[in-house]
Formats: sequence, structure tokens, C-alpha cells
Amino acid sequence: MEKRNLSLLTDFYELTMANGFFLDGRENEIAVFDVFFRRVPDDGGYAILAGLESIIDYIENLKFTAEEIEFLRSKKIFSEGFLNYLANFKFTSDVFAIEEGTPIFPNEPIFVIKGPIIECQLIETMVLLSYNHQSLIATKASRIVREAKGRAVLEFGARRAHSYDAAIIGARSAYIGGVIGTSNTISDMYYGIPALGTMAHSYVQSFDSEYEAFKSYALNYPDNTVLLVDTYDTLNQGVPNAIKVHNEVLVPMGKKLKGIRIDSGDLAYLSKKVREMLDNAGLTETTITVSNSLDEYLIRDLIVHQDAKIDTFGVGERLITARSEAVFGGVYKLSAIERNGILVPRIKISDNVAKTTIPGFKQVYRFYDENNMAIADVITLFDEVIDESKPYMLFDPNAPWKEKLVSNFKAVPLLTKIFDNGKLIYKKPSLKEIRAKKEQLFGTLWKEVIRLQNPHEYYVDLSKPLWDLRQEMITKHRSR
Ligand SMILES: Nc1ncnc2c1ncn2[C@@H]1O[C@H](COP(=O)(O)OP(=O)(O)OP(=O)(O)O)[C@@H](O)[C@H]1O
Ligand SMILES: O=P(O)(O)OC[C@H]1O[C@H](OP(=O)(O)OP(=O)(O)O)[C@H](O)[C@@H]1O
Ligand SMILES: O=C(O)c1cccnc1
Repeated sequence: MEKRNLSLLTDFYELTMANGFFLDGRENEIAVFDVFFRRVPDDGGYAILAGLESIIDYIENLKFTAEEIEFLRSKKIFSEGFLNYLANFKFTSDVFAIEEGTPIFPNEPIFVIKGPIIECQLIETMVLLSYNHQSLIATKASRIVREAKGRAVLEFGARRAHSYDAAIIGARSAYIGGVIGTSNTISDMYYGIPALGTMAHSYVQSFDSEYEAFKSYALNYPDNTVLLVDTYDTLNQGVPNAIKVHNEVLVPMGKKLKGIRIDSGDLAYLSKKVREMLDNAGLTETTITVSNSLDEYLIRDLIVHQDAKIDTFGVGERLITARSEAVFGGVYKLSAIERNGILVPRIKISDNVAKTTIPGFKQVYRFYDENNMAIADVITLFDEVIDESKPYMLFDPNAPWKEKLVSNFKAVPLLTKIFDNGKLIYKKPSLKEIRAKKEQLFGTLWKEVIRLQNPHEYYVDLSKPLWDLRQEMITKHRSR
């Protein structure tokens, strides 16, 4: 994708805080920040991570031009020393991240940024915006694709996306989530997501008859004739005209009608009737695509409860805007700060237990059982070693008496180092690799975790040393 300098896409308070750190001589103070989220949208049991590639591109392009410095100077609140620091800005932090396509769960660190506090603060807004938006759409897409039960899902949302970036990058996120293609051509050019589609009502309306419209389309695209049959009357005109064009235009060319699309009316009833009509005409391989404000719930209803005969779902507005719950609440919290060369954990305490942060510089391990199914994620101190040869005690951090001893497990660290001292050391995977990773890792989740309603809460536990540290810090702060 194009490289854009988005350095000033940062909340103004990041700059005022950064200026403050600079004036206090703290610009080289090392801090650790964690990105995590507290709740899965739509009360789901998992989320799919996307956004890392955008974050990498953003950081790699992070610089402040003369024009931007002049703009900041015009605000008359930033010191010349700070403006000079920005003019010579160089990113020097370490960034750790879970890889795109990985299923992620509440409270675990998804990204960890460790570096000069000014740098950590300056990138907060873009890190959150990239990860929140893209994970939201990838998660929504994965829900929709899952409910389609192996049927194809196409992303049709560009026209209703909340800006062009949301359309372009939204298609990428939806692809990670499992759609097979997009209507958005530029996303194919940028990312290689197959651009696919059918035709609009305008094409049919522009001809003097529906038959002529279908005939023209078939002559122009004999190998890929997908006809929109609901402009006038699906069962009495659209489908008979499509069959007629198959017989009169395509068969003489040695071709077959590839598919039809229905975009209105009762999609279950119509799909069943249309299937019957196509089959009776010998068009058993002609596919049925449906669209019209679909989402995972309607798709499930169509398939499970109404036995609709549908091969492909075109899903636009409710996917690209994640309409049912349009916020992915990822946050960015300070978890440690360096004092005399040593990282000192920091905590944010809240009366709401869930809002009390997990202190310290951390790692996350995903535990797999002997059948390679994910059992739990365990957040540890960064340097902790998990010995897979010995049984390991998992316990609920909010109810520590609830324990489970696991053996024969595999513990895989999820946070990978992406930037080392400001240098990119991560080999960015291709989008196809990310999508394949999502498929593979999604297969390690129990059905109970991924079901739409009242999913089982996947365990995200703390290691004993980390739990002890947190308790100790809570006690210390409370007793003050
Ligand atoms: N069998 C069905 N079961 C559940 N929902 C359905 C079924 N068939 C269609 N729907 C959904 O009902 C809604 C109908 O929307 P709407 O009333 O806007 O469409 P319409 O009148 O069929 O067509 P148009 O888009 O031309 O107005 C859509 O979200 C559609 O996906
Ligand atoms: O409903 P969505 O999930 O967002 O799916 C995309 C919608 O966009 C198109 O409608 P539109 O009326 O914009 O154009 P059309 O003339 O091609 O139907 C298409 O026919 C779908 O209904
Ligand atoms: O190709 C299609 O059928 C399509 C594309 C965008 C939006 N709705 C439908």
C-alpha cells in the first residue's frame, strides 16, 4: 500500500505530554506500554488480530517534516528544544506483537512497546486506531464466514464504509477473517485480495429488456456470467430470462451459466424456488448468490432454520462497519518505567477489578493440549520460563482457588519481537500466509469458545509470579 506520513495523526495530548517529558529532561526515560482489550465485541468468545502491518508501516514512516514542525510551532505551546527533537526524530523503541490472524482474548497484551516514553506516547493513537479498526473487521468477518458453514462469503462493503481507508484496509481485514474476495478493486491491486463481483440493477435497467441485458452480459463474459435476477420479478422474469440466455446464448458458445444473484425479497423462499427452477433446467452447477444487509445472524437463520439453497453470500454494510457493535475497545496502558536502569512495574488500580491493570513487562503463552487444542493463555513476566516437561498449575486470576494441573502441554510464546531498538527485525508475512495462519489457529479453538451465543470464556490466566506481583502492588497501594 502507499506509504503515507501520518506522524501528526496523534491525539494532541500525546504531543503536550511529550513536550512535558522533554522539558523535564525525561526524554530518554524507558517505559513499557501494553495494548490489550477488555471485552470481545458482540459478546463473542474470541477476536481475530489484524493491524500489525499498518502499525509497522506507520512506524517506519514516522518523521516530522519542516511543514509539520512549523504547524506545531504555530500552536505556541511547544518548546524549541522539543520541536528540534521532533525534527530529528528517530524511532528507537522495541515493539513486541502477536502476529496478525491470531485469535486473541481479553486482557492479554497484544502489543508491548518498550522504549523512550516520548516515543511510546507519540505512537499510541495510531497503534490503537490500526489495531482496533482492523481487528474489529477481521473478527466480524470471521463470525460471518463461520456461520456461512463453508459457503463462500464476498466482501461488498466499500460503498458504505466509513471512509476510503476503512474500505481498503477493511477488505484486507475481512480477507484475514476468511472472506474469499472483495468487490473493492484497489484492495486487489494493493494486497492481492481477489476482486470479484456480479452486476448492478442499473445494468439491467439500462437495457430495454432484462433479456437483452442478460444477453449482452453473457456475450461479454461467457466464462463468468453471473446475472442479477431481481430487478423486476425474480421468479416470473429474472430466472426464466437467465435460463433462456443460458440456452440461447451460452450453450451455442459451449459455455454454462455460472450463477445468479438475488438482492431482495425473502431470500430463503426465493433461493429454494430458484434452485428448483435451475435444477429443472439442467443447471445444477449454476450457483446462487444472495445479498441485502446480511450478517452472521441472518446467514445462520437462512441456513440452519430455513434450509435456504445458497452458495455464496455477498456481505457489505454490516461487515465493513461492524454494525452490530462498532467498537473494538483496545487500550494502551503503562505497565513499567525504568528507574536507575531497572524496569519498575506500574499498576492502575480501579474499584472495578477488571479495570485494574496487569503490571510489569510481560509475555503471553498459549497452552495447547496433546491434541493441539488451545487450553488457555497464560500471561507471565517477560523472562519467566515455562518447563513443558513438568505439570503446570493453571488458576483463575479472579478466583485463584479454582486450579487445574495440566501436563503434556505445549506452551507457545505469542509475543514476537518486531522492532529491536527501532530497527525492523520481523519478516512481514504475505497476506495469504496471514490468512492461512488464521485458519490454522482458529482450528485449535474449541467449538464452545467460538459459538455465537453465550460462548465459553476462554481462560486467560496469570502465572503465579505475575499474580503475586499484582497482589503485592494492589496491597501496597491500598495501604497507603
Ligand atoms: N428468509 C429470510 N429470513 C430472514 N431475513 C431475511 C430473509 N430474506 C431476506 N431477509 C432479510 O430481510 C431484510 C429485508 O430488507 P428489505 O425490506 O430492505 O429488503 P427488500 O424489501 O426485500 O428489498 P429492497 O432492498 O429492494 O428494499 C434484509 O436484511 C434481508 O437480508
Ligand atoms: O446490503 P449490503 O450487505 O451492504 O450488500 C451490498 C449491497 O450493495 C448493493 O446494493 P445497492 O443498492 O447499493 O446497488 P445495486 O443497484 O447493485 O443493488 C448490493 O446489491 C447489495 O444489496
Ligand atoms: O458485485 C456485486 O454484486 C456487488 C458489488 C458491490 C456491492 N454490491 C454488489
